[in-house]
Amino acid sequence: MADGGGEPDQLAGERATAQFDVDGMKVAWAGSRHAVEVADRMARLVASDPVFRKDTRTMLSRKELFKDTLKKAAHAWKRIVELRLTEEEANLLRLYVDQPGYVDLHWGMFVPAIKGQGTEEQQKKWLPMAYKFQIIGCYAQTELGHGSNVQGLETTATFDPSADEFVMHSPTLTSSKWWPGGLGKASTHAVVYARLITEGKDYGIHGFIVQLRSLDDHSPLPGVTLGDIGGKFGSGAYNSMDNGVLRFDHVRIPRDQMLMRLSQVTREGKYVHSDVPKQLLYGTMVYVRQTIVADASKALSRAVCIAVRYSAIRKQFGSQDGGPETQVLNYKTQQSRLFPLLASAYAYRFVGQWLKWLYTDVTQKLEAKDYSTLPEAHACTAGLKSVTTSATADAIEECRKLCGGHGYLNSSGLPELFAVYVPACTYEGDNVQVARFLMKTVAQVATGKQPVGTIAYMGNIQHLMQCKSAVNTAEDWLNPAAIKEVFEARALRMAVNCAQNISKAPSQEEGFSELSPDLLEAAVAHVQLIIVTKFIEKLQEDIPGPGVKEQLQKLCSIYALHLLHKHLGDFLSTGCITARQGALANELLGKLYAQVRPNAVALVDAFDYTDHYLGSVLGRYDGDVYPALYEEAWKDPLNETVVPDGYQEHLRPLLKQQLKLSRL
Ligand SMILES: CCCCCCCCCCCCCC(=O)SCCNC(=O)CCNC(=O)[C@H](O)C(C)(C)COP(=O)(O)OP(=O)(O)OC[C@H]1O[C@@H](n2cnc3c(N)ncnc32)[C@H](O)[C@@H]1OP(=O)(O)O
Ligand SMILES: Cc1cc2nc3c(=O)[nH]c(=O)nc-3n(C[C@H](O)[C@H](O)[C@H](O)COP(=O)(O)OP(=O)(O)OC[C@H]3O[C@@H](n4cnc5c(N)ncnc54)[C@H](O)[C@@H]3O)c2cc1C
Repeated sequence: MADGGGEPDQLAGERATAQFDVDGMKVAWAGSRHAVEVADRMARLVASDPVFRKDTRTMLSRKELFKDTLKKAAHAWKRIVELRLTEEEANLLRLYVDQPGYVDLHWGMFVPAIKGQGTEEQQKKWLPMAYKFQIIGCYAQTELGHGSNVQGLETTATFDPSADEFVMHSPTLTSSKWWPGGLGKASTHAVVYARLITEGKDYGIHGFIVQLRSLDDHSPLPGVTLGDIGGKFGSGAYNSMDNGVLRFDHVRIPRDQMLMRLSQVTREGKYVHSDVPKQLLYGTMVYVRQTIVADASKALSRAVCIAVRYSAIRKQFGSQDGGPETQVLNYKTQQSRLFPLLASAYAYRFVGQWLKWLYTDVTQKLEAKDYSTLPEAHACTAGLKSVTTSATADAIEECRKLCGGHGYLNSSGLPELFAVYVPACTYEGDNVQVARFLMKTVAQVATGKQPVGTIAYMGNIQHLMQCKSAVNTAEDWLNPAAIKEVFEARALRMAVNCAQNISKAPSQEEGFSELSPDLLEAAVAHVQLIIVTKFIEKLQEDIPGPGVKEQLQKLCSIYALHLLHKHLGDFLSTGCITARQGALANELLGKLYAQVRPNAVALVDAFDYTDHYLGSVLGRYDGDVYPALYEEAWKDPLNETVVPDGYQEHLRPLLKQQLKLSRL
């Protein structure tokens, strides 16, 4: 036992009760033995490097934090070059550095935008400079007045044939670019989205590569106004990022800096559109949404890891005679709040892996000029992004509450994790754009067209519109086919209800507008079905390691059945299940929580996170929580002096005055 009542042995005991092979689970989580090995190596590399320390990050001022971010980014790059890391290793190293910064946008959006929308020639010119960090880029789309409505952007790029140049201009205050990460202080270049005007005609939004700062002294180029948009939610957290404002005053760029894969402007100023669908303009968003889904499982698993380990250490009540109190992880309420989140972390991990595959597949098809799967890729990435980010943000906050008072301390890691994570719900759009795609599919099914991919189930409309679940005992819910059927029936019936109600509206647009809350719920039902289905499909793979598949089967059931319990109204109102079947699902959930209990700590160990990456005294691997909490408190700047600054000016006079008053 550690000094002061911390109980490291407690976690060793928890680990000993695991009924599965943790190494095998690490492989299932990471995707392959190779992925475990690389992630482990990169995590340890970061954890052992003092430059990457982050334990006092929440105590830094904004300026100090930003400088620290620049230092870490430069050091990370130095290590990547020195060690000749592969792209996979470099991405992991940046992940474990765990500090949002301009590099995220440089690699995550600037480079992909040029790759996706630039011609071969443009890629040859710009990518080598970006790969070597000779230029730093960001993605400047959103404006002060317009974010979600991309077609409403106001920045103009007017072609001047006399000079063979575009003139970039911000005509109004609301056209100021506002939010792009890395823009405020770090970027030298941006992919800027602006209205293309040539021969007096507005051709809508297009992308342009624009240099913003001098490569000699980093000062803004003539006509360019730049700055940071100000402090954001939470201490530390996303304030390491220089989200920026940008205004153009008739800034000229050469014609060949328009990204011309989708459409071109000729030397004479003629607008030419290629055979590439115009939606590819949004391709960078599809890419980044796919990475955001993968990130959801990382953020959620971190929070869950902290909450599970701490719940195994923390004890409250249960002893009337001075004996040991009960671990809070043993309380059924704690389990019923925490284990669905544990299951969700695994569910998001697997759906994220599948989405990455889907994105790669679509990209290969696009290269072969097959654009048929683009709408599905858009619907899946936008839908999964929206559902997984909002559930993850809620889950991190739930984990904070599950850690009681100590969860509110910065040293728990949870406040910062929440503050860093929560904007993921907003950036890249918060609307479930999948609803329009569903309505189109319902219309196509009515004409006899057979849907494929994630909407293939809609082709089974005859059965799904009238089927009744055959579940008769709680254990019947363990059958994946029983779960899949009710999730499919619920999603389809909600979509068909919406389509029928839209058809009664005076116009389709009015119907869409009036029914948008219902459409959103139908979209969520469809997205949840995708996540459940991908989890079930994962279980059909060969998953080596004693007991690994069995644990995943339990987590899959918990994930699906907790959704069923939470959205019982949907399942009942669409007639997919009866109230009794709903009660049986709940009964099984209770049994599954009891079965997961002895495995809980090992299931979070399988995420393979270092203490550095977790950044939480509550989630420490050794469970030695109390001494660490105590020690952390003394690091606070407020504890640098015993008597606080301000005592002489503000406390002493007050106390003296109280003394005088009491003598009166
Ligand atoms: C190293 C890696 C690290 C990475 C870490 C990154 C860190 C991240 C840090 C933070 C980074 C934050 C960075 C940031 O935040 S960057 C800024 C992100 N901004 C947004 O996300 C804006 C959100 N708004 C939208 O997405 C709008 O709804 C759009 C633009 C789509 C409206 O559009 P529009 O006004 O035109 O209306 P429409 O709805 O009629 O659509 C028209 C048609 O287009 C199809 N369609 C729509 N969209 C797509 C699509 N994407 N792919 C393929 N197709 C698409 C659509 O189905 C329809 O098809 P059809 O019905 O006609 O057939
Ligand atoms: C931390 C952070 C980083 C960002 N990084 C970048 C970046 O690098 N580059 C960049 O270009 N942008 C960036 N953004 C901007 C981001 O993409 C936008 O904030 C986002 O697209 C939402 O747009 P908005 O802020 O205009 O919200 P709004 O669209 O104004 O949303 C306000 C509310 O209106 C609702 N709403 C909007 N339209 C509709 C509709 N049609 N139907 C129903 N409801 C609707 C929304 O759901 C929301 O509830 C970033 C934002 C944040 C917070």
